[in-house]
Amino acid sequence: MTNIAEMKIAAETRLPTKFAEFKLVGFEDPKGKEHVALVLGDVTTAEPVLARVHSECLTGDALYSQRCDCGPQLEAAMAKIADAGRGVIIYLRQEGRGIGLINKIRAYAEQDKGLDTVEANEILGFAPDAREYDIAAGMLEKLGVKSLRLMTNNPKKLEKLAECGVNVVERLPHITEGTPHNEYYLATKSKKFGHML
Ligand SMILES: Nc1nc2c(ncn2[C@@H]2O[C@H](COP(=O)(O)OP(=O)(O)OP(=O)(O)O)[C@@H](O)[C@H]2O)c(=O)[nH]1
Ligand SMILES: [Zn+2]
Repeated sequence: MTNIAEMKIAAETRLPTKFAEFKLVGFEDPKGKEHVALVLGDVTTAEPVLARVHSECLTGDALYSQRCDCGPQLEAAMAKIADAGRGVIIYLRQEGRGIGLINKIRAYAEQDKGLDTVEANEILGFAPDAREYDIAAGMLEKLGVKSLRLMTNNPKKLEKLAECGVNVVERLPHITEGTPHNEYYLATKSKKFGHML
């Protein structure tokens, strides 16, 4: 577990996007790994903050992969926050549910042979989901966010955030349109991880 008191804001700037002009806040965790938050409006007031806690997915977020729903989920979160005029996206560098990019590519190769997303992780010797949310908790605290209205379908994420002391007052479903390539992936998430899809 990371000591959240050690989370450090390393740099800040404005980030104009097609949705809104966010503040981009760069963090360094105690292991030297870099994470970012996109902030819109004043998120330090008592009113719960519309939020997305997003785990890095290079293939989905940047390369338009249709194997998962990460890219559309990120876009939808940015659009919803822009509409609301206030909110935060915590972008965590825990690629591939925490196993890293190359291992995720290996897991995809196993899935090409017929395994599902959980079995593929297991055959490579990894837990199905190795993610931690203490870094997100530290980032939210440093940003002055007191409570969240969280966009997610993942019950485990809600549980783990609560364990890290994050106050989620409302869950907002965050469902995007499926593709022929992610149908099986989404079905497995719902069956094996309990995602509310
Ligand atoms: N190991 C592995 N990681 C994957 C795979 N597909 C997506 N990921 C990673 O899974 C993470 C996204 O997690 P998801 O379980 O899709 O969704 P979530 O963020 O937990 O839940 P939501 O808030 O409902 O979107 C990202 O880090 C992706 O890189 C896969 O097949 N194998
Ligand atoms: Zn993805």
